Amino acid sequence: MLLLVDAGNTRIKWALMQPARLGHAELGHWSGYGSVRNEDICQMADAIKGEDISRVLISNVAGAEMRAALERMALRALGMKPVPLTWFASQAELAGVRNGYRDPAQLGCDRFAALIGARALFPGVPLLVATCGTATTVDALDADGRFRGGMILPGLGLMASSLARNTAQLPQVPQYNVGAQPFADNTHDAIASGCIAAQAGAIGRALAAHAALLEEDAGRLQCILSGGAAGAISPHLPVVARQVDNLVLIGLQAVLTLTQSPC
Ligand SMILES: Nc1ncnc2c1ncn2[C@@H]1O[C@H](COP(=O)(O)OP(=O)(O)OP(=O)(O)O)[C@@H](O)[C@H]1O
Ligand SMILES: CC(C)(CO)[C@@H](O)C(=O)NCCC(=O)O
Ligand SMILES: [K+]
Repeated sequence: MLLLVDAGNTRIKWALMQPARLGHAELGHWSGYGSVRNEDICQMADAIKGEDISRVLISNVAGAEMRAALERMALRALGMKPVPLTWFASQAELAGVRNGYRDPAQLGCDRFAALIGARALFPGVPLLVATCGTATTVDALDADGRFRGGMILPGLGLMASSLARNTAQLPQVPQYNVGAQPFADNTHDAIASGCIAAQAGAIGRALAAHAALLEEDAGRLQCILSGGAAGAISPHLPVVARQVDNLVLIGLQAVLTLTQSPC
């Protein structure tokens, strides 16, 4: 089995697939899949225990402590058999994506993987890839695979919780049910409306900016949405976005499929 891992700042997502199915299996069609909150990483060890894993490809943006925790988890789950862990890293060019960051290694490896995944799913068209996790990132990809750069903002939950944490009168909102009416008549709805408008507004502005850069290609621009908050934000966008779950894992699968040796 191949084990693909996306360690974000809130949750670890993983997928299992047969190595023989690389290049045949559809992207995102895995024999197993799961996710846990970062603090529950031990449950991941239990979930993958017993699988005959020959290779592990990991995107980790949760720091050195998470890296060490993943190493311990792999040791516990895979027992005596030493399995090499490959740490996916952003680079100047890979699997059809050219990284436009001044320092390519500075780009979050989850963003680079998500771009590769988006391009593999929707080749040959310009894309705006919005990943709505702990942070929201909005990244512009041209039809030829050039990543122009992107935006980083607090994710939906982080935006709302920062209000609750730093004010006396604002509560933590339990959900983000926002109707067509943007001007709310109560505190909960006002917070939900404001945070959703900030998220959808940023993505809308990025769409307009990318369309302006694309000029005559703008008509083909597609908006791809992923991450835990994608469903809450999607209805408030100015365009119909394609929602893709687990885009980072799909990107890691694409990396293994398109390049025989990752990173
Ligand atoms: N059902 C939901 N409705 C609205 N927002 C949600 C929902 N589930 C999660 N979110 C929001 O999505 C964001 C990230 O959620 P999630 O826990 O899925 O993280 P993630 O996408 O795995 O992120 P990371 O990769 O950064 O760990 C948070 O802002 C959270 O508040
Ligand atoms: C922006 C996040 C937190 C999104 O998960 C991650 O991609 C990250 O830590 N990036 C490093 C900085 C950058 O991408 O420019
Ligand atoms: K930090």
